[in-house]
Amino acid sequence: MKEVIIATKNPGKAMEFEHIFSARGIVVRTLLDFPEIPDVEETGLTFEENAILKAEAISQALGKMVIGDDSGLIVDALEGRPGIYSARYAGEPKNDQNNTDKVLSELKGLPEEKRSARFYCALAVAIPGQEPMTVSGTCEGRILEERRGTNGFGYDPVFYVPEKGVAMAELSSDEKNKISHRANALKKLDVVLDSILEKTGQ
Ligand SMILES: O=P(O)(O)OP(=O)(O)OP(=O)(O)OC[C@H]1O[C@@H](n2cnc3c(O)ncnc32)[C@H](O)[C@@H]1O
Ligand SMILES: [Mg+2]
Repeated sequence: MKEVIIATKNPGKAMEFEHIFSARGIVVRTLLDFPEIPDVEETGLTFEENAILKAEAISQALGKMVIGDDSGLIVDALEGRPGIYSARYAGEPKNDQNNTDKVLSELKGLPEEKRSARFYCALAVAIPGQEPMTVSGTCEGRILEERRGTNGFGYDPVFYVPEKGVAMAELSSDEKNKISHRANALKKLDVVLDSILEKTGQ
């Protein structure tokens, strides 16, 4: 059975990767399966840098091909914030509810046309002894005035997806995994992933 290791401790991301890869007969393992591995410090200044930091640290620890995911929400009216700081936007310890509340309150009273935003996902593939490669994907939308829906994770309840006419958290996982920033980034990996798995024998 083919296997892909994702350098994430986020259960929401883990579920999405499992869902997307299982359709292709690939088993996903994440850092939730390796609790002894310490957190990777996300000291990069871009999503790509952080995705590489995560992928390379875990690839070195396990001696295997590993994919890192660094993602977040970019809000135009907030000059791109929370951006790479999305996970801890409202401070430590990271908390999805507090993060979304902070974005909602910062945008309070702003009209719809000024609430544009996008999700961004950078994926890095690290293979022992090779230079890492990255791909990215986005998903365009806008910030709602209040939370809607209970599916997904993170900022999904406050992110309106115009092409679907609902909040991201109102989409089923099947629907989200067709249009999300993560899905769009993964589509770009599709072309090379099979040959990587062949070569690494994973
Ligand atoms: O670093 P790992 O262990 O992967 O887990 P994390 O939650 O810290 O992940 P990031 O550093 O990439 O931070 C991304 C944050 O952006 C948000 N986010 C990312 N993808 C999202 C999605 O599909 N839907 C909603 N929010 C998302 C979410 O709040 C995450 O905590
Ligand atoms: Mg993180």
